[in-house]
Amino acid sequence: MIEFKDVEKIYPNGTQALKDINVTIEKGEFVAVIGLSGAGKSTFIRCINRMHDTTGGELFVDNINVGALKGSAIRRFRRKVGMIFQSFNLVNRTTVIKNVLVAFAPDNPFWRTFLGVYTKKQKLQALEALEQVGILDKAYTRVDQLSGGQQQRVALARTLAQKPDIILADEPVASLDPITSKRVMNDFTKINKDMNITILMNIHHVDMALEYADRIIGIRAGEVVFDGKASSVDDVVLKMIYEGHVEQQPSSGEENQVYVG
Ligand SMILES: Nc1ncnc2c1ncn2[C@@H]1O[C@H](COP(=O)(O)OP(=O)(O)OP(=O)(O)O)[C@@H](O)[C@H]1O
Repeated sequence: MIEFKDVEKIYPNGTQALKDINVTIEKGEFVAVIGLSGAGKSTFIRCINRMHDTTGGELFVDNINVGALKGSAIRRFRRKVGMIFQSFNLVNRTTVIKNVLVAFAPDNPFWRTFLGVYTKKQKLQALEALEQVGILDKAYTRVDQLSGGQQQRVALARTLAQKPDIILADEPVASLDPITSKRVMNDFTKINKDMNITILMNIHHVDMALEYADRIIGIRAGEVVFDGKASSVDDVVLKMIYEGHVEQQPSSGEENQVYVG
């Protein structure tokens, strides 16, 4: 479970990126975070694995106070929380399997990682992760010979190999064409449903967010202005998230909380 309690983030230059965030995300949810560029979506996601430090409030992941973690405890914690980026973050000039094996580097002595020596168990786990995203046949292909969608699957496999409880995805389909984007979104859905891994995804494509996620969090100027089921998002809600005003109260269900800033 992820719990934001009055979380605030002010960058060193004085920009307030998050204000009074109070959100709880249960294990196994698929949540899409939407909002205008600069609204605070990336900051929201990146506070969860301490890529950014919060400057106020408290953030808990499975009852671990994320802000209190130090040194090796942060590294251990990050094993539970996988991260997927728009740019895939792969080493292009080497094979798919070597990119996935990088997931085990924190567990190995330095010399093993340096020489690229992994255990048989780790190799089998890496191959299993590739199978889970349907690209086992590409295991020994160089990454720069793959399409963008296949590269994002390699990144997903690398994250799966570390057996995370949560996957944070920051604009994972932003650089992919519509068909490939749908394939990658289907991979996320499969991982979420079959493996009960919580997915928290920052995404600009509203239509895809509504199609694939169960829950939508709308952020505007650093504040959560909508938090509810994807099925309850209508034009009024979208106007509130993207334009900041409401023409009429949405006909909401009990679980559809709407805050107007
Ligand atoms: N490292 C930083 N230092 C200072 N300000 C920052 C930093 N990173 C982000 N910001 C600012 O914080 C605010 C929120 O940025 P953030 O990247 O979280 O927004 P976003 O909704 O993810 O935007 P986008 O959709 O364009 O990626 C913006 O005003 C941004 O300029």
